[in-house]
Amino acid sequence: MPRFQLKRETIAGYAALAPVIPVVTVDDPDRAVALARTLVEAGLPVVEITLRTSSALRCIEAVAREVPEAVLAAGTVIRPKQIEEAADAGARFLVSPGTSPRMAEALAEAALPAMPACATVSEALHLFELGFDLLKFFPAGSSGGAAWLRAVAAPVPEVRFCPTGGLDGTSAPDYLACPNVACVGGSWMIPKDALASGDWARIGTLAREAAALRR
Ligand SMILES: O=C[C@H](O)COP(=O)(O)O
Ligand SMILES: CC(=O)C(=O)O
Repeated sequence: MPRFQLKRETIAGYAALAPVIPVVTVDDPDRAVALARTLVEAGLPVVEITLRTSSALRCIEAVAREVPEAVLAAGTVIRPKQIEEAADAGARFLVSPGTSPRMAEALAEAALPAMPACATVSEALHLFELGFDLLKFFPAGSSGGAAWLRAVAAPVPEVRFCPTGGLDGTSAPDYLACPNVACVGGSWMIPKDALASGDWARIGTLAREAAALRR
């Protein structure tokens, strides 16, 4: 019996698995595997690995192979060719930090589901017109925060968001309380020094606290 049951293979189904999507930037496949195991065991099964290091695709491949319980996203997808690379590596969905018109169309046609990012109402509406109704809101902390989300809930009622960027364990509950927030993203449970030293116990504690957040 799998520990996490997907409602359906969609972004909304992935977002429903846990209140927080950890955003991981890592350059060593073995470290990525150990980290992903720690996050999944702590109750955070959806893990985004950003394509920001030269070995990010190898990290995704290793986690997809060694930690099949992880629902893996490729993050920082900003070029159309990365869609196929991420899919080949084993990513289950795609995340962007912002979405150019060309990238939005490429993501709308992609074989994998995607959670493209917006930072304004106009960007959100453009992505909604293309069929995306769950968007990353990035960088949330410096683009209006939870107040922005509450302000757009009435005029843009069909769109839900995953605010990411600048959140921590203290601010996350306020975001999760917004009516249009499906889940939040962030890296606060993976302090750089803990990742560098392989302090999985500390990361596990922070990840369990994140997994226990209510929405
Ligand atoms: O680039 C940042 C990631 O999206 C997560 O943001 P964060 O490190 O502020 O949590
Ligand atoms: C910002 C983020 O999480 C990304 O680069 O996709």
